[in-house]
Amino acid sequence: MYRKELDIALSAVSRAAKLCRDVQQTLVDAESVQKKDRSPVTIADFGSQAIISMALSAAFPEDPLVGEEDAVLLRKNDVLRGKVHNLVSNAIGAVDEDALIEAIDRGARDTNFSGRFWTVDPIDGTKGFLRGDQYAVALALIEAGRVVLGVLGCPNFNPEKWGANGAIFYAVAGGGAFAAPIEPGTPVGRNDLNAKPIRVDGTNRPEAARFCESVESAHSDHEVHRRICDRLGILASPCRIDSQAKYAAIASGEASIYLRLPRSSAYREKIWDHAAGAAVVTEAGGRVTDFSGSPLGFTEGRTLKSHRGILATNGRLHDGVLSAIQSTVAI
Ligand SMILES: Nc1ncnc2c1ncn2[C@@H]1O[C@H](COP(=O)(O)O)[C@@H](O)[C@H]1OP(=O)(O)O
Ligand SMILES: [Mg+2]
Repeated sequence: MYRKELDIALSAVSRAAKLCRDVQQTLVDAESVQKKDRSPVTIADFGSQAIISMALSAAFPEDPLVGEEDAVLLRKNDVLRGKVHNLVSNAIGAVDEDALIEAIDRGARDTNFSGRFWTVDPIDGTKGFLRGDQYAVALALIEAGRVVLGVLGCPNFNPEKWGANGAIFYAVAGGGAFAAPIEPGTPVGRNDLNAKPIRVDGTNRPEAARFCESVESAHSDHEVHRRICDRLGILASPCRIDSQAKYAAIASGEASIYLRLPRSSAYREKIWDHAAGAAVVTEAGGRVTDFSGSPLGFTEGRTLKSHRGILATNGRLHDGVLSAIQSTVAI
């Protein structure tokens, strides 16, 4: 099932991850004053969404794409457009500028969220990207509100284990979860010999669990997380990771619990921030729900409107963590 979809998604995400990696490298090499400049992330964001959108529309012209970016800024700004055009042409060969703009804009159109559509976050964790830390290129295929395929490119993920270019994590519903090192020059494919099955850890003792959360305290409430962890008797300090790399950490057994309670009760999570990661964790044997224990549903539009809080675990710990959450916060 979904063989062609997976092949196209893997190759598009690995190419986009390579583009992002090259841009991040120039940032890391630059003076610190330039690290605060958001323009590199903007260029890489557009470039990454363009590569993925073009690959999908060539292979699946009927499929809508819901993406984080649109091309409004690029249409207005010739210099920026030229930079993105260069970047993408260097990555995948000569591209027509109008086709590039159209590919990026495809992600902004309205769609039928109850049908089949793709969702992409071209750079998830832009703060991490700018700091030189973790970020992810995330792509998922959704059908009738269920994620049927998820791919997460994580170029800085555990280089000791996966090599200098990080890893790509992927899953198809019912088919298990896998990870493969990202090799520069060779996009990852479905039959990649270096791909390995991944699995959540087996711990059922909260005191032995490793727990992860956002680096950015503005993105989730670290203090409430700490109270939940205290109630569970978790001893280790939190492991702070940017982006959906947190889902990759749970899926590959490097952490057991991911908590995300937005600071503001008005904030709604975006679908592209969770779809791919949730599929990978679920297929690796874990569980993903909101804070009331409901599985995430993706028919509601660009945000997870009816869900508050996100909990991803190795599965065994899930009900215990939900009880601790519900005794700590009013959902
Ligand atoms: N106030 C907020 N609460 C929760 N998440 C947020 C908030 N503002 C931005 N985000 C999202 O958090 C994600 C990064 O999460 P993390 O901190 O775990 O790396 C980004 O996709 C970002 O969305 P956006 O890309 O729209 O800024
Ligand atoms: Mg994001």
